[in-house]
Amino acid sequence: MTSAPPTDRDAGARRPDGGPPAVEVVDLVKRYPKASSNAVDGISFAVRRGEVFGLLGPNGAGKTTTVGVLTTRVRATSGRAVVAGADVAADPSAARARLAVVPQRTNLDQSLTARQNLLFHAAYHGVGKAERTRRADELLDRFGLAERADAKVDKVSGGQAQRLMIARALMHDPQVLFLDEPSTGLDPQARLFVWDRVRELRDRGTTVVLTTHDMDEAEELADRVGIVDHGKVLALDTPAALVARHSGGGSIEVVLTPGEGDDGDLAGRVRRALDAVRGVTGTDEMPADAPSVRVRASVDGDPASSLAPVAEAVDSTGAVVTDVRLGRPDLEDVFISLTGRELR
Ligand SMILES: Nc1ncnc2c1ncn2[C@@H]1O[C@H](COP(=O)(O)OP(=O)(O)OP(=O)(O)O)[C@@H](O)[C@H]1O
Repeated sequence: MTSAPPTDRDAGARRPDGGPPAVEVVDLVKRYPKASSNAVDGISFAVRRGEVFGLLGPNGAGKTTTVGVLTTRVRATSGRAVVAGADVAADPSAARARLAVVPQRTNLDQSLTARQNLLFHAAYHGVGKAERTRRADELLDRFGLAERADAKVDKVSGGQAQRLMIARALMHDPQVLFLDEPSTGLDPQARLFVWDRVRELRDRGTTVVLTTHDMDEAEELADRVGIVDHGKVLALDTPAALVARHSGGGSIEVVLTPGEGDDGDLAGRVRRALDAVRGVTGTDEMPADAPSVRVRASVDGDPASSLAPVAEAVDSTGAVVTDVRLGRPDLEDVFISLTGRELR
């Protein structure tokens, strides 16, 4: 008798204290009218309170549709989605009061100033006048926008507009913040600034769900990542656990010059020596400027733990090592191994 393979879909879905998740999606299906297949095809996952959760997937995977359902903008075909305790289909206004969305494209009111954008949003959500003024000042300050507070939004830079959208989203103190590709198009400084603010939000207990194509962003920010493709969750866990489980091992690349009295075929000798090292699963000769040779050894697991025996094997050939590089598997390797290389 065979049992079902273990799935990491629900890994860590609930807090150790058993508290309810901040976001819960159960068997969610969305088929757009006239479409021949489901955009979301039975997705289930849960996000803990105070967690940064990344939804990662290639174009067309179903991320935006999933977030659309969670933020009450898309009606699900079947299944259930709950945000901060509110069922998005049964009680969309309660869900909207508890969540906020930062879309990828600017949707600020261009005719208003930065501060007015914040104040109007809070007023719409029923935040009292004194409180919304206090929150606007605090958020403008926190997002480095105090000096631009009274500037018309059409005069602010792309990076400032993105920060302003996040600040605006926080004006009604949401429990769950949805960020769609938060650092697309930002310069490196602006990107780091946004990342710091996201970490700060997590530290304050706000749950953050972010969709991204950016593996660095997911690896840097997300406590757990769900990899989605063709409307299904393919894997869900911490970035480190996904890398350990789904990618092959790493690699060690060495560049060598022949030692004194070298009698030729250095690359072949190095490869034979490395092939005999425990943990080395294969070797390749890579392009190099003669007389140097470059050999890459693929290894099981973390390349750092194979470094000493690899160095010893190379040394036995009498060659002189001029460069060494460790290639560690990362989330991108996991992503490619699960979703394939073809461009969609
Ligand atoms: N309004 C719509 N009407 C019909 N089909 C749609 C609609 N929106 C999305 N789709 C289709 O649903 C599927 C999932 O799209 P979705 O935008 O959710 O993916 P995504 O993972 O967010 O992609 P991207 O990273 O490109 O934004 C795609 O095949 C897309 O063409």
